[in-house]
Amino acid sequence: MKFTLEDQVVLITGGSQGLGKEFAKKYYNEAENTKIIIVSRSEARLLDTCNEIRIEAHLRRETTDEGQVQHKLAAPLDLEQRLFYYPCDLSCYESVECLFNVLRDLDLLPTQTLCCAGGAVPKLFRGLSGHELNLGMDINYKTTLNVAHQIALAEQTKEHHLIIFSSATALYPFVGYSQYAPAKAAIKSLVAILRQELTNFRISCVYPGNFESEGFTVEQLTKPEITKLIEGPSDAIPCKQACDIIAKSLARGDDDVFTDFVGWMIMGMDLGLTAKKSRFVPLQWIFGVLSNILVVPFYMVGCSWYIRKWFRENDGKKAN
Ligand SMILES: NC(=O)C1=CN([C@@H]2O[C@H](COP(=O)(O)OP(=O)(O)OC[C@H]3O[C@@H](n4cnc5c(N)ncnc54)[C@H](OP(=O)(O)O)[C@@H]3O)[C@@H](O)[C@H]2O)C=CC1
Ligand SMILES: CCCCCCCCCCCCCCCC(=O)[C@@H](N)CO
Repeated sequence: MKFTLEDQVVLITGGSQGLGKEFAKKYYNEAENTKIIIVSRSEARLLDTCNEIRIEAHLRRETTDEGQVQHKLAAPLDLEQRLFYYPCDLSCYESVECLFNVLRDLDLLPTQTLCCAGGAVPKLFRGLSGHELNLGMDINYKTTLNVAHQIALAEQTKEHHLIIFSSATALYPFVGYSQYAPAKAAIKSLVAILRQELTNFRISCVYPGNFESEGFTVEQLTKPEITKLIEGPSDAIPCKQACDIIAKSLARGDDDVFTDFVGWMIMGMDLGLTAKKSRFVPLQWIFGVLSNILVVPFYMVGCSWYIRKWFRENDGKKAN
């Protein structure tokens, strides 16, 4: 099943900000015949996002000779509605059922679904509250699980492209991500099983490295220094760049998608019984085998030595 932006009904969870919003913009601007439904919890933010996408698409920014920015009408506002929003807490199964009933009634059952909803509270395990721990599973895993299940029931016979957002931390869990990485690893496991069961579906899984977003800005506030240090090689790229890389990769036919070189490397190192379909597969596999023998053991010894040292030095102080 080819990935295309054109002629789709696309459901984007977490579409009010960050990568989900970037995808909504992309579909809106690049595919006139596609209908887009964005979903997240906050109705106010969804409404703002819809307005922003519509207005931006119809205004052209121009800089005058005096250097002032002016907005000119580039195209008339479309009268035919093709961008919709629905506020919903997707971690609640009954709410997701309601969402799908509404979509069915409006004849808007999706042909593509992007499960972008997610987010991390990076802190050391002892610093997390019970509420934060539960949110990790709810926001990352349950939102995806519930939507995937409703789609599977709604589209028993038709083809469907399900695009699920995990994280590079699902392939390499490390200090600071106890609230988040396990939920993203659960997604990876779910994807492997759904690929075997939902034979009329194309199921893609994205393992992004860091990219700039509203969520990323907030997570930087609580992220322990040691976490920042380990993930240093995955420097945050602009959100639009991440969106374009993912769209290109899906269009090329990849089903396990990374957004940076570090992602490619750690996907290659993750050998075993979850087969991957991504770019440069033979090269990635050879790299994986060799690095698992020659590099990974030394990296892991060095890494755990460094983490222990960090904890020793931070012992007694507020450790973040
Ligand atoms: N940014 C990064 O560096 C990386 C991000 N990722 C993953 O990529 C995806 C997109 O990330 P990013 O753009 O940074 O995300 P953001 O944190 O910026 O946005 C998250 C979106 O999810 C929505 N959301 C959260 N919880 C729920 C819920 N229970 N029900 C419905 N909607 C919900 C939020 O809206 P609201 O709060 O209104 O519900 C918001 O629209 C996420 O899954 C993230 O984990 C992976 C690797 C790196
Ligand atoms: C020989 C071995 C070399 C290995 C190099 C290791 C580098 C690991 C980088 C992993 C980066 C993960 C970023 C995901 C961030 C994320 O999901 C959050 N931002 C959530 O929003």
